[in-house]
Amino acid sequence: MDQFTTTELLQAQSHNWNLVLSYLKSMSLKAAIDLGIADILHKHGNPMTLAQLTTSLSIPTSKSNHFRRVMRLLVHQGIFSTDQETQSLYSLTPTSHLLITGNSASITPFLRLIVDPSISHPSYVLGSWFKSPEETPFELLHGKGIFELASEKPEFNKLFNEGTASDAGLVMDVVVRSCGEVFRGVESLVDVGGGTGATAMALKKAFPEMNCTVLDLPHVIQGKTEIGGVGFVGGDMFEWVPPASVAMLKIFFRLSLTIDL
Ligand SMILES: C[S@@+](CC[C@H](N)C(=O)[O-])C[C@H]1O[C@@H](n2cnc3c(N)ncnc32)[C@H](O)[C@@H]1O
Repeated sequence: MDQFTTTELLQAQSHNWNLVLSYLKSMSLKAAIDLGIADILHKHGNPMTLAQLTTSLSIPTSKSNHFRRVMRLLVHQGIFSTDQETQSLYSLTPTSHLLITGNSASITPFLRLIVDPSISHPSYVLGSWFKSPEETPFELLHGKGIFELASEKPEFNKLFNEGTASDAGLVMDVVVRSCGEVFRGVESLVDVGGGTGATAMALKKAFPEMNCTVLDLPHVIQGKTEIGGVGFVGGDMFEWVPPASVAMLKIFFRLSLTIDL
């Protein structure tokens, strides 16, 4: 106790509260996605009051106070904004723009994947994992690796593939526009671990002369052979990779390792 001042300890207490409750940041984002708040604001076209939002979302008046608090948290996190003057009119921000359904830049499927219990629960066992023989917290919780689970559970396979693919809309548009020259003149490209082919298809659209192939595990490829000029091959990259002038690995190891930790 002597080591620190009372002020420091009071600050430390609130710091701990802040840290331990910070999962509410992701859970309030999940609530915003589940309720479709961004879609309602987008459809309305103008800033909306809390009453307009609760009516559009069919939230009973008995819960409007709770909803106001969640909106406050979402505004605090920059997911929505309020007008400077009255702070009672809610608008979209660039962050919530990426939640709009049907928007080619939407990353909602990716966010849904990350907050899904199958992906978020392994973090609960992070501490005990250090003393376990398992290679990843994911394996400690599920008894198998992420790609093995995807090969066995069609719903998880869909969630995972759609989630990772949703990153491609915005990112590939930026990549093609700001550094597309990297791909100019490339005759053939294989996207190793290319998932649903969203990235390869964006490249094929921008560079029609490029021969594009996606290699991914058989449960991801699901027998597809060609879509929009992009070839699909099911297999294991550790056994064979289709020959091409360029092999691309996008969010392969980094995301896999982060999720698998
Ligand atoms: C994190 S996802 C990235 C998907 C895609 N590249 C993207 O950027 O959205 C990793 C992908 O690698 C695939 N994968 C994992 N192990 C593989 C292997 N041994 N051979 C081929 N693909 C593999 C997974 O099925 C998954 O689709």
